[in-house]
Amino acid sequence: MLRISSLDAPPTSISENQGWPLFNTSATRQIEKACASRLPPHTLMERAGLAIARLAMALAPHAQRIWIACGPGNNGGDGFEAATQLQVRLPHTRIMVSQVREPSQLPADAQISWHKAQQAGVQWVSNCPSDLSPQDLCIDALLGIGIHHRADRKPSDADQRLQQLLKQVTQSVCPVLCLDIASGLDANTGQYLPEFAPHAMSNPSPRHTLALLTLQPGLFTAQGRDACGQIWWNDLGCGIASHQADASTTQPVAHLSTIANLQAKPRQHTSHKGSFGDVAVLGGEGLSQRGLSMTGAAWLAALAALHSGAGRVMLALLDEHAPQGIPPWPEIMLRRPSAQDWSQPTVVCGCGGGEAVQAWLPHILGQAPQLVLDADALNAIAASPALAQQLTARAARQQPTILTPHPLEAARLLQTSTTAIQAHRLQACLQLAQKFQCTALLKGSGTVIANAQRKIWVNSSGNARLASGGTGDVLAGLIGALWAQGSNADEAAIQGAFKHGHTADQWPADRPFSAGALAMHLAQ
Ligand SMILES: NC(=O)C1=CN([C@@H]2O[C@H](COP(=O)(O)OP(=O)(O)OC[C@H]3O[C@@H](n4cnc5c(N)ncnc54)[C@H](OP(=O)(O)O)[C@@H]3O)[C@@H](O)[C@H]2O)[C@@H](O)CC1
Ligand SMILES: Nc1ncnc2c1ncn2[C@@H]1O[C@H](COP(=O)(O)OP(=O)(O)O)[C@@H](O)[C@H]1O
Repeated sequence: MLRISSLDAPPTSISENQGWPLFNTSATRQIEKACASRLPPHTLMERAGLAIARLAMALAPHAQRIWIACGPGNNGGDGFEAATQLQVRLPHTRIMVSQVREPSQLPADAQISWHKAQQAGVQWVSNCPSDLSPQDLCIDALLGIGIHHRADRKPSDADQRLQQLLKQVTQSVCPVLCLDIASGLDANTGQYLPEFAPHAMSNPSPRHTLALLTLQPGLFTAQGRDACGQIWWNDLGCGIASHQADASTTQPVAHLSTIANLQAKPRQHTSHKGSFGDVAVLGGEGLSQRGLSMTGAAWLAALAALHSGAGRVMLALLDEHAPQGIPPWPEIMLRRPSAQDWSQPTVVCGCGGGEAVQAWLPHILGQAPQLVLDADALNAIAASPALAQQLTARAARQQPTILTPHPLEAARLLQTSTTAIQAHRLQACLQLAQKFQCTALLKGSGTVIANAQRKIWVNSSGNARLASGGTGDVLAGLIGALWAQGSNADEAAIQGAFKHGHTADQWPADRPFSAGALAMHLAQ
């Protein structure tokens, strides 16, 4: 869960709020400049140091040693400032600092904080102390938002020293508190820079990150969640957490979606099954076609729609030899694809669709009033310029579409590689939304949602429990149900992604997890 830590009050959860702004690094710098210009010099770094010290004390109340690895820029400056604050507050704790650069080579603010730490009596050590224990704390103040890729430069002594300290942070036996963002990570994308990649995900110790001033997308998507762990945020009194001024002149690149109220809306007594929309699922190639049955995927989507409040759920399997008789869930109405009227319901198309779904796509793209496209429907569109054109044309006919690709499907749709998609998840999702004039949802850790009007959201829920076959089909059905019940396309995608992840986050430890179980227990 994301927490906000105020300068004056104990940290509180911000999960009750919706849509926290995420700023990229250049917007953050603009906000920082505007904020700093209204304050006495060095105030922001002092506030950062205080916020870090308070969080450090809360995270490691029994620490006997706190080691702070300070980098060559102002992230390092925050580390020196925090060292001073901790030294003053914790006279019986050993506060130790390691540095990358000589003070004369530090930026002005960081130099001031370096001298303060010296005067306060902080201990300087050349490396991570060997006697740190799991009760102690390591603070990663090596690199923040000032990181940049420098492929063309031979590593300097300072660069090598930085790598050495980062390796020690990564191997720390005690919890790590990262300042701003885990060192080595690009705050805009959540990807490690190539020269820092080996440090990725190798640290088994608990991780926390205190974001200072703004929240950034890289904290929440791609490699960010593993690297940064529990996110804390302090806006340094600049009013962003209370949705005030500075941020209003600088546009966020995206919003973090957290849904406050997951309770189903109260249903009026006069309502009936027709009040909550119809969802029709088309997918599930049968065993007889190619010997690769995927009917389960379509069932999972239908089941998720059923348990997410849709009034009626129809399932059209692309399987000539589907068993007759009472279906496993009798509430779900089985249809032949040719017998279903596709012009009325919210359609979820593609789950387990195999090759068989291709033939149906021209009809579905033409007819469906609201269409969720997943899996093999996306693969078929990626392979066919005619289908792609038909998809794009839907928006002008007021027939909205939601695409739910995972990174490989997104790569096919954009004719690029999965690596390129993952390197810039927000941009890739936006590109999909614009190319196909729809709402796009790029799945994976930190699911991204974007629309053709250039709005982007990053989902804040979910965990690797979801990394198992069929959970994407559940998501497609869930989104279809929310859409059928009256949400608009963006809301259905945002709420669906959040609810899907939230259900996995709340999953009882003693209940076996599977996509089928997820579909049955979607948070109501
Ligand atoms: N901004 C804010 O809102 C606020 C910011 N605050 C804090 O300041 C931080 C930003 O400080 P910053 O601008 O000095 O950047 P920072 O992250 O310390 O990195 C720059 C240093 O890293 C080096 N370096 C870069 N890439 C490298 C590489 N690949 N490999 C090796 N070295 C590399 C680079 O070297 P150079 O390119 O100069 O040789 C330079 O020395 C921010 O994250 C937050 O913690 C708070 O005080 C309050 C509000
Ligand atoms: N490590 C993870 N963290 C968070 N969510 C994940 C993770 N792995 C998978 N998911 C989620 O699980 C779902 C998997 O969907 P998908 O890849 O389409 O699988 P399938 O085709 O088997 O249904 C997506 O919603 C994705 O965001």
